[in-house]
Amino acid sequence: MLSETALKNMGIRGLCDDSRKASPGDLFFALPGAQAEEFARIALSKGAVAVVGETEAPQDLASKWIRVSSVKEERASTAKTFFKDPFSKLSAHAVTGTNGKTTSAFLMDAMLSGEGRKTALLGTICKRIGDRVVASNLTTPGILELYAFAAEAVNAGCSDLVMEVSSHSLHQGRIQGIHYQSALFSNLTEDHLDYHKTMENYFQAKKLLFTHYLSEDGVAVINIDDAYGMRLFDEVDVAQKVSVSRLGNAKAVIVPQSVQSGEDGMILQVPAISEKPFQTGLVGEFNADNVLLVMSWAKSIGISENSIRQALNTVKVPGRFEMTFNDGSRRVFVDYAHTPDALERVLRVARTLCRGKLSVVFGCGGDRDRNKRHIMGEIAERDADFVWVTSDNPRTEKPEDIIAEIIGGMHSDHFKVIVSREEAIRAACKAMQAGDVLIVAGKGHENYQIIGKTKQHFDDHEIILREMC
Ligand SMILES: CC(=O)N[C@H]1[C@@H](OP(=O)(O)OP(=O)(O)OC[C@H]2O[C@@H](n3ccc(=O)[nH]c3=O)[C@H](O)[C@@H]2O)O[C@H](CO)[C@@H](O)[C@@H]1O[C@H](C)C(=O)N[C@@H](C)C(=O)N[C@H](CCC(=O)O)C(=O)O
Ligand SMILES: Nc1ncnc2c1ncn2[C@@H]1O[C@H](COP(=O)(O)OP(=O)(O)OP(=O)(O)O)[C@@H](O)[C@H]1O
Repeated sequence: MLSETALKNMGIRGLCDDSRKASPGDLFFALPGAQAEEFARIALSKGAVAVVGETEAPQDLASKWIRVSSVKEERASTAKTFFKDPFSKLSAHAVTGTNGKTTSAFLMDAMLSGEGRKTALLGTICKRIGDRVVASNLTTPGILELYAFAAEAVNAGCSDLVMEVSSHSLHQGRIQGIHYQSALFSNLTEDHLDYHKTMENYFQAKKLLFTHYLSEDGVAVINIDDAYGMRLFDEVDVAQKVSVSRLGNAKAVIVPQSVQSGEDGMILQVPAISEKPFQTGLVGEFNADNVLLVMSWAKSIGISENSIRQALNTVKVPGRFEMTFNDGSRRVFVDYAHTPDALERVLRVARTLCRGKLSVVFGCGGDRDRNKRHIMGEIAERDADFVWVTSDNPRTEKPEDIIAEIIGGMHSDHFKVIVSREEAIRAACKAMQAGDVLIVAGKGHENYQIIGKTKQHFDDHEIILREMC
C-alpha cells in the first residue's frame, strides 16, 4: 500500500486509470488486460510519473513500474490516502435497485438538506455539491472520480453524500473501500442482462452493497414487496434492517394505512411514521413505493417529520413522469421509463389519468440488453391504446434492427413505426384528441440522442412544446 509520504516523494499530483485522460504528475493504474502495458506507455508519454501494474515490469520501465497483486485494491487504497480519506468525514447514503434510484436520491437529499445539512448528490442526472451542479456521465462514476468528488464535497463543507449505486459499479469495484451509513433497495426487475447475463448474477451484484459496503452500524431499508427485496431482507445480516411494504406484507415494519393517488400527487397515511397524513406532488403507484422507502429511511436515521414533509411537497425530478404539456384536456408526459417494469408501471399510472386514448412513444437503446426489447413491445401494445415505435440512443446499431426486435413482441396493428424520434413525437402529438394522454418514454431528462458514437442535441420536451403550442 502506497503511503502519503511515498506518494509525495514520487511527486504524484494526480491518480489516473484511463490513458486517454492522463496528465503530467499522475500515478497510472494499469488494470489487468491485454492492453495494460500499451495504456501504461501512453500514460507515461503524457507525463505520468509511475505505473501500478499486476504483471512483471517491462525491462525499459523497471524504474517506473510498481508491481502489486491487485491493481483494483491498490487503486482503492491509494485513492483513500491521496484524497485524505474523505468518506471518513462524510455520512454516505446509497440507494440501489433497477428503478427508482434517482427519485429516491433526490428525496433523500432534500430531506437531509431540510435538516440544515450541506449535502452532495451523485447519480444519473447530475453531480451536485451544495449549489454547484454538473451533468453526469455514469450513474456511479469510476472510483477515482468518486473519491475526488467526495474530497471536493468535504472541502466544500458537506456533511452528507447521497448517491445512486448501480449494479455495474458494484460488480466492477467502483465503490471499493467505501462504507455507507445507510443503504436502500427499491426493486430488481429485468435490465442489464447484456452485462450480468442472469437475474441471479444481477441480484448478487446488488446484494454486495449490503454485504460489503454497509457499515457495521449502518441501516438497510428494503422494499419487500419486490420478490428480490424480500430475499435480500432474509439474506442480509446487518445490525439494523427496516422492511417496507406498500402492499401490506405482514413482515414489514413500515406499511401505509392508505395511499390515495390523484393526478396532482398523493396522500399517504403511514402511522408508523406519523399520525398526520403526508402529501406529495409525485404521482403514481411507483412513486408511492419510492416515497415510502425514503420516508422509512428518514425515520430510521432520525430525520424530523418536518423535513420529511417539506421534501415530499417540494421535490420534482426532471424527466420522471414530467407533465410537459396540458391544455386542460390533452396531456403529454415525458418519462425516463426504459425497462419493462418501468414502462408497465408508467402506463398503468397514465391509464388512471386518461379519459380518452392512451398512446406511448418509445424505443430501446442500442448496444444494450437486446432481451428487453420484445418484452417492452409486448407491454406497450398491451397497456396502451396506440404505440409509436421509434429510436432511443441507437448508438452503433441500426435503428431499424432495434425496432424489428421491439415489434417482434407485438401482434396487433395498434402501432406505427417511425424511425426518426422527432417525427414520431410530432405524429403522436398531432394525433391527440380531447381527453387523450401521451407518454413519451425512454429519455426523460436526457437532452441528447447517441447516434453512432456521437451525442447530438435532442430534447423530447422541446419537440412536444413546438408541436403542441
Ligand atoms: C460495461 C461497463 O460498465 N464498462 C465500464 C468499465 O469499462 P471497462 O472495464 O470495460 O473498461 P475498458 O474500456 O475495457 O478499459 C479497461 C481499462 O483500461 C482503461 N483504458 C481504456 C481505453 C484506453 O484507451 N485507455 C485506457 O487506459 C480504462 O479506463 C479501464 O480502466 O469501466 C469504465 C471505468 O470505470 C467505465 O467508464 C465503463 O463504463 C462504460 C462507459 C458504460 O457505458 N457503462 C455503463 C453500462 C454503466 O456503467 N452503467 C451503469 C448503470 C446505469 C443504470 O443503472 O442504468 C452506471 O453506473 O452508469
Ligand atoms: N419504484 C419504481 N418502480 C418501478 N418503476 C419506477 C420506480 N420509480 C421510478 N420508476 C420508473 O423508472 C424510471 C426511472 O426512474 P428513476 O430515474 O428514479 O430510476 P433509476 O433507478 O435512477 O433509473 P436509472 O438507473 O436507469 O437511471 C421513471 O421514469 C419511472 O418510469
